[in-house]
Amino acid sequence: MYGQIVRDGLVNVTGIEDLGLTSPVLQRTSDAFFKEISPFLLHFGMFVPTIIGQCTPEQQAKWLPLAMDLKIIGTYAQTELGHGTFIRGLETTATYDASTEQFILKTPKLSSYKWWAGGLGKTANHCIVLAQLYTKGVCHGPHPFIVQIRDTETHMPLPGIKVGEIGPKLGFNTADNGFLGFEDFRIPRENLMMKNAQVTKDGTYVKVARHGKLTYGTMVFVRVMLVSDMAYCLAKAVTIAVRYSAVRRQSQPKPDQPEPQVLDYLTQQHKLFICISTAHAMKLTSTWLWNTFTGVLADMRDGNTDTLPELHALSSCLKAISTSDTSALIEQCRFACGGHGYMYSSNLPALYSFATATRTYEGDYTVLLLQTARFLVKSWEQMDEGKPLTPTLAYLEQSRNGSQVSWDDSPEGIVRGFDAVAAGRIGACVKSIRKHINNGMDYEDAWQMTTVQLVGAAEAHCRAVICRVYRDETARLTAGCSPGVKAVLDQLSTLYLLYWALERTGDLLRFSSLSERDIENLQARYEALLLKIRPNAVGLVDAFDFRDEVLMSTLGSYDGRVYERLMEEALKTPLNREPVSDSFHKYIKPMMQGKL
Ligand SMILES: CCCCCCCCCCCCCCCCCC(=O)SCCNC(=O)CCNC(=O)[C@H](O)C(C)(C)COP(=O)(O)OP(=O)(O)OC[C@H]1O[C@@H](n2cnc3c(N)ncnc32)[C@H](O)[C@@H]1OP(=O)(O)O
Ligand SMILES: Cc1cc2nc3c(=O)[nH]c(=O)nc-3n(C[C@H](O)[C@H](O)[C@H](O)COP(=O)(O)OP(=O)(O)OC[C@H]3O[C@@H](n4cnc5c(N)ncnc54)[C@H](O)[C@@H]3O)c2cc1C
Repeated sequence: MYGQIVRDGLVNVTGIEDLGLTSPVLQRTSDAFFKEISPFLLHFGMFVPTIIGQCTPEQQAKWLPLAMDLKIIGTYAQTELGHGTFIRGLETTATYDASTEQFILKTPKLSSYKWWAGGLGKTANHCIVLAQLYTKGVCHGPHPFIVQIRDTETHMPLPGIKVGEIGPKLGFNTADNGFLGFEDFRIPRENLMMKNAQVTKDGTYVKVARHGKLTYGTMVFVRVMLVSDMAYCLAKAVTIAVRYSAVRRQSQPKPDQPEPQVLDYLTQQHKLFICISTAHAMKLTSTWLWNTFTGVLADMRDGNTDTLPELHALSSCLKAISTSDTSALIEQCRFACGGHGYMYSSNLPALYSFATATRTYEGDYTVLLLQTARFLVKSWEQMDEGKPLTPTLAYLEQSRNGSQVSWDDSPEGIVRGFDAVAAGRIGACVKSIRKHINNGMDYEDAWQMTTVQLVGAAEAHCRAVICRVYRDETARLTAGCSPGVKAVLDQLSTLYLLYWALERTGDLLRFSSLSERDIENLQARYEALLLKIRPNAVGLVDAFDFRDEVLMSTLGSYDGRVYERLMEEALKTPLNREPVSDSFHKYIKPMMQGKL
């Protein structure tokens, strides 16, 4: 079975699916079991995929069965105290000693300690360590090694290993994120993960990979996975908030009428329906991205890495935007639940603290958008040289003549409007870089001076991609559906377009012929659409089909017994075990009596 899992490329996706270990499955079962973040997340999320993606078949035959059967528990230790983003700046060294055929791992200084790896603090006994590979006195950059750090019987750290937990965080507190240092710790030569680069017994370094960045493969894989994970988290949050908003009644807008469900307020619909729509947008975009990813893997199996840069650009911006939108929208769901949304038992704080971490880990938001921007600017320059554009950038063609795009308020027209914004913003960045260079700056400084605009351009590109994919995929997938389903899903994707068009009126005024009257028109359509979606809102979140055990929310359970569940949970809190707590007799009473 394991033989089937492993093929060329970053990860053999088919094999993972055969094992039933796709992200949603893992998430759904682990959510119900663990309730919090699992300390095994990194084992399945990065340790196993890195073995699949970075090992030779012989190495996989050794490590994969052990890892899959949980005979060993692993994690992924790349980030250090001093460096996370800048991988080439990592300081841990792995120096080859040909006399013993071993690598010597060393943590030269405090800033070189591995920091953050999930499960490292208490759970893992193995880990993948990224270290600067030295052989014959030459540094070949960061490479992945498999390292045993704890005894599998006693779980004690092995001699030469300094390991521990990093302490409380905003979230992820059950993930035992850890630190790790090495004091001349020796591992066999074979523990270098040798799919992309090898060191022979005599210490000769042999580069095998067809592309310099294949060592970063697991990160690309996880970034792709995170987009669907964000759709899943947001769907959970909005299920909670919409169900609660149907139960909650507040205020009296019209005298002599009952208090309305808060879901009937247009402002509440504005907060929540974009979350339903975005969850669908992300789910469909993530499936499309997954298909792009598997296509690139297939190309790479045929020896072609030409499509990798576009995948890197896409996975970077989609990871950045999906995690950032999801954190903001989950927080919006919490606001939509008023005070009760702040209760831990609503599950919204946990969902938020999970989502906001994803904006940072696996590549910080700004850093990843700048990676995408690099690809966008390069593509623009290639277009100027008359070279062909990649499929996701075909829209740049329309900007060639520099004329403004005429505004068309049909959904397809709005998608073209977002293309025009993206093209306009990329073009503006190229112009800015060139202006700085003409004024005597070198390229790196000109780039730096343009980075605020470059982040905006990458966001605009990503938004254009999401809008197009959402629209196209909705049309494709609903082709055979009943008219009712088709109409509702069409409303949701139209809502996404109208919402973002209204958020980006400045850009659309700049790069299309949008007028003030068009904006009024968009606003009116948007408000009318909210009212149309309202009757289906609860049905739409029920359709996400979360079991109460997975949702784990006093506010969002299917039966709507919100107040009963809040009281049940309140009564469980340890502070309610005794009617009078010890602190009254020890401190409060003496204070009241002036004895303190
Ligand atoms: C059985 C399986 C079960 C499966 C379950 C699945 C479950 C899924 C969910 C799992 C959740 C796991 C939880 C994870 C917890 C967090 C883990 C971490 O954070 S871990 C820690 C995560 N840490 C991070 O994410 C650190 C973020 N930092 C980085 O990634 C890099 O340092 C960098 C990309 C920013 C720069 O790298 P640098 O080497 O300085 O590169 P330059 O900038 O100088 O660019 C040079 C050229 O390279 C190009 N290129 C670059 N990358 C790639 C690529 N990947 N590819 C292709 N190309 C790439 C670039 O475009 C450029 O091209 P050109 O223009 O010359 O043509
Ligand atoms: C919950 C959690 C779990 C994690 N799990 C793991 C794990 O299992 N394994 C692991 O190896 N790591 C893990 N990490 C580490 C994570 O991958 C890094 O924190 C992340 O990649 C960001 O890097 P950094 O912390 O160095 O941020 P920094 O790069 O120091 O970022 C600080 C600021 O500087 C900015 N910045 C940095 N570089 C640039 C640039 N070139 N241009 C413009 N701005 C820049 C950033 O945008 C940010 O605003 C985890 C982190 C968290 C929060």
